Amino acid sequence: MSSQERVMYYGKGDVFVFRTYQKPLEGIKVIPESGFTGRNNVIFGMNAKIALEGDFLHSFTKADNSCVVATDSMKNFILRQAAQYHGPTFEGFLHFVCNCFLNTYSHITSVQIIADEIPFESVQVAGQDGLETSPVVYRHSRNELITTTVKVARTENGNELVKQESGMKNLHLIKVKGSSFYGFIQDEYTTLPEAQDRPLYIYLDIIYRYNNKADAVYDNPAVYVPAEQVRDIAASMFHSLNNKSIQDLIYQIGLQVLERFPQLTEVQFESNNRTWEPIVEHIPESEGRVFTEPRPPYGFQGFVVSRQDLVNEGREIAGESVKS
Ligand SMILES: O=c1[nH]c(=O)c2[nH]c(=O)[nH]c2[nH]1
Repeated sequence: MSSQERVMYYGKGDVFVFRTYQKPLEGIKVIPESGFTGRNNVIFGMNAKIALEGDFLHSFTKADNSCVVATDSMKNFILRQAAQYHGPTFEGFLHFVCNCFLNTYSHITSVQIIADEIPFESVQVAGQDGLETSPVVYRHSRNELITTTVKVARTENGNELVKQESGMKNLHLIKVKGSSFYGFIQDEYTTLPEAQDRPLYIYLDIIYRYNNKADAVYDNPAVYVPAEQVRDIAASMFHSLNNKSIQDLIYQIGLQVLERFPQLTEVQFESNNRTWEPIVEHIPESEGRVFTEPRPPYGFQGFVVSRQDLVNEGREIAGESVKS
């Protein structure tokens, strides 16, 4: 087996990067499902994981460290580059760092970085004329976060962007009524009652890919897809669709995301069913009920929606989107 085929990489995880006053993200297309118009990027925070591939076989087989960039140095490299990147996106930053790595160390053949946003929200504070948004105080958000993957490889034609994904992780949404789940197989293993109307609580990870990977990383707001807008489409679809299952829901979200953003090629979902367990079904003179957290185990779904699905649904003519 040649060293090219062998699984061989090393890197650094939990590289925490907090850059203040990064260039704001502005000029993005506004969509009907979302109030999101940009990121001020006063705090550009992420937890990054970097992995290198390259010519360092002897570090494993001969205890020869002469080709080893210490993972501690990788952490320093990423942090120092955060002062050199002047664009507004995680995708652009990761692409920049990957290229800097390849340009610095000639024996490295590819660099992959996955970064999860560390999100901060603005806070309202007392001002001269009532409440105002503080430009300096932010609240660490424990909610959903942006996730981004970029991999750049050295090729005969120079550095090539070989993998790029963007998305939103840990989106937790509850719809208190307007979801059903019935018609599933009834056999000797079935104990779950059919539900015409259930409260549906889902965890969602949504990953999307571009037709042209470069659209994600070149900081062009005209084609950049903000994960916040994808998140808001998911909430909008959950609101408007009388869904028949999580499978049905994520398919419809995927179609809507692809219709809104012709520059995307596919949307991938990993969903969890975290529906609350009912405790009190009827409260007199109220439509309220009482629930508690569900007991394990939990159900999950994985699904990729592609442009071909939009074509199959009659919502797009084959090949139309790519021209945009
Ligand atoms: O939306 C759902 N899909 C399923 O496949 C499933 N299975 C289950 O027990 N509950 C649910 N809900």
